[in-house]
Amino acid sequence: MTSSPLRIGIAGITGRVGRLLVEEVQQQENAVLSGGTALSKDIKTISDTVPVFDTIDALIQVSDVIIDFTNASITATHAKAFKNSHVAWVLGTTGIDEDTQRLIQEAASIVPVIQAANFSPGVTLMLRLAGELAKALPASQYDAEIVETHHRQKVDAPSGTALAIGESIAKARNVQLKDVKNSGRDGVTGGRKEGAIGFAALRGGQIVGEHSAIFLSDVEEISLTHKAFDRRIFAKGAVRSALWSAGKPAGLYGMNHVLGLDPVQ
Ligand SMILES: NC(=O)C1=CN([C@@H]2O[C@H](COP(=O)(O)OP(=O)(O)OC[C@H]3O[C@@H](n4cnc5c(N)ncnc54)[C@H](OP(=O)(O)O)[C@@H]3O)[C@@H](O)[C@H]2O)C=CC1
Ligand SMILES: O=C(O)C1=N[C@H](C(=O)O)C[C@H](O)C1
Repeated sequence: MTSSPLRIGIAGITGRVGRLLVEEVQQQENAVLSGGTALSKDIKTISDTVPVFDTIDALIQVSDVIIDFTNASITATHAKAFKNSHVAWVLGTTGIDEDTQRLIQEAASIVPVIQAANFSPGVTLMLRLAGELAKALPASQYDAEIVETHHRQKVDAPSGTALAIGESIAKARNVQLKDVKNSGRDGVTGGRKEGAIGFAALRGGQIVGEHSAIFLSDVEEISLTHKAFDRRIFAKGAVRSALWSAGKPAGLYGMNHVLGLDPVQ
């Protein structure tokens, strides 16, 4: 018996990642591209055959799973739509605030939601390694700093990935990131507070995405660095997540689940 192909929709189909997602979905044997959404209402089709809908609700009607790389300003609307659906949600959009994150969690009680600030396997591993280092290197001796660099079009800072690295380090140190976060130092800042997790964001050119987690003591430095050379790595990870979502129960998942990594202890 052959099963029908998975219908994958793309929210943000005209975007930098969205355009690569089109190519990646179209290469899948067991999936079809059901359509997309864009901010611009002028675009009605992609390649003359793929419909571009005005609303997420219309895309939900024709999809089994939707991959979403759009803008944080529309994520709350999307969360409410998925909560009233039977459609899985692969969410890559960053810059999401706490209230919207709660709505995402509500949607995840109804449908599978795979959310990752970075769908590359390398960063998924880096998040774990940063936590391991933070566990081994006491905050009283090792200052943690996170540096990220992105293209000039990026609208949010620090990047979602930088924040996720910060969350990993904070979790390993048994603190809340919001209590120790020190982002974008400027002016007479005073000395560094013990246990602070610092963030610095650089913007310029067409850098795809670079992240470093740096641990500095009085006598040594150890750092982890990830550099994405091609956005396609994110599109491939997101499509892999969409395929993985088929038949999964409702829940909030991450790229670690898709890669089959054990939970971090
Ligand atoms: N998780 C991950 O692995 C990665 C996450 N990202 C994140 O994904 C998001 C998109 O990145 P990128 O592709 O570079 O961005 P782009 O600006 O290139 O694309 C954004 C897409 O979303 C659409 N869009 C923008 N605003 C809205 C809105 N209010 N309602 C509906 N659609 C909207 C745009 O439509 P139009 O073209 O009509 O403006 C476009 O199709 C960002 O948050 C980025 O940080 C990026 C890379 C990797
Ligand atoms: O906007 C981008 O481009 C990227 N955004 C993600 C983030 O905010 O971490 C992932 C990647 O670094 C590219």
